[in-house]
Amino acid sequence: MFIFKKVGDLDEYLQKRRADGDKIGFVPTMGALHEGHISLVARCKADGVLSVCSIFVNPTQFNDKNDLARYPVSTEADMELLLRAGCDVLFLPDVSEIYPGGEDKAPVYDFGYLDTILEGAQRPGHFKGVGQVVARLLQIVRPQKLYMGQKDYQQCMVVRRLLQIMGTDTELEICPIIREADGLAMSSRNRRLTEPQRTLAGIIYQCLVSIQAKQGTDNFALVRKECEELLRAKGLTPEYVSLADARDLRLLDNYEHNTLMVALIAARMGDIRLIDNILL
Ligand SMILES: Nc1ncnc2c1ncn2[C@@H]1O[C@H](COP(=O)(O)OP(=O)(O)OP(=O)(O)O)[C@@H](O)[C@H]1O
Ligand SMILES: CC(C)(CO)[C@@H](O)C(=O)[O-]
Ligand code: BAL
Repeated sequence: MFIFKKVGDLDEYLQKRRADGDKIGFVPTMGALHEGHISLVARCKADGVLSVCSIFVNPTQFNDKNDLARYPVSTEADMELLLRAGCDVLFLPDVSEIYPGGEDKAPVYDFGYLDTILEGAQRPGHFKGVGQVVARLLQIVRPQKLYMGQKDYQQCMVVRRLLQIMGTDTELEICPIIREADGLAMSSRNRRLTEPQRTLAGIIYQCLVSIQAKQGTDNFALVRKECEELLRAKGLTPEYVSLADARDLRLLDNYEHNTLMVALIAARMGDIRLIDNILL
């Protein structure tokens, strides 16, 4: 695995690979890697493209600076996991490589409605930061394919919009959510949970499954109330339990027939924020 810290060095290497006819697949991450991330690298490899993974904890997407300070970092272990997964290239930039003119000078993209709901409402400025870093990384890596996880469903919608705004022909591949045995979506932030909290957090997935199973009842308001109570009973504080049109994230008050829907939950366990979703 080649490791680059400087944009110029990565660019020089990728130019050679492009000249050799290679196509590039890109997996952007913030590190503290787990099987969810590795599944994205595996998908990239299965597609037969050069696998480029980045690890960069992007300061501009953290609306809560304590969350940034506490974000888990495990670069040595991450490199080991990527090596074992057969990742071709790791890009490990620092802030000055990503924001050479300063964080305040990075361009801002307008995601409209998508930035006003759910994660956008709970984490003001978050998607502005995601747009800034993903745009910069895409300009550096110039991949044919971009691999992202469905776990961050709204982020996938935002990035899909970003690709349209940027007018690139990079294809977005949205990859399935990898879960622990009890259904908890794998997430870097899970490692901050205590063992009892970790066990209780499995309720988030159970709630999503019950929202999916109860669509025949046609009473989402009641199902939402039940889920909020279940989450609270396990020590979680729900931020939202929502239903939306899966294509554009238009929020729905009730189940709709003949609409591909997505149920989304965000909940806090102490100061740890967890998100998950399910298609229905
Ligand atoms: N369980 C998962 N299954 C599949 N993809 C995932 C999973 N968790 C994260 N990803 C994807 O990995 C990419 C990098 O995500 P990130 O580094 O923020 O990890 P994370 O585990 O989501 O961390 P966080 O604690 O910030 O939620 C994103 O595209 C994200 O959707
Ligand atoms: C896409 C991303 C790497 C941008 O920092 C981040 O938001 C993430 O890891 O999901
Ligand atoms: N996985 C999304 C990145 C974040 O929580 O900031």
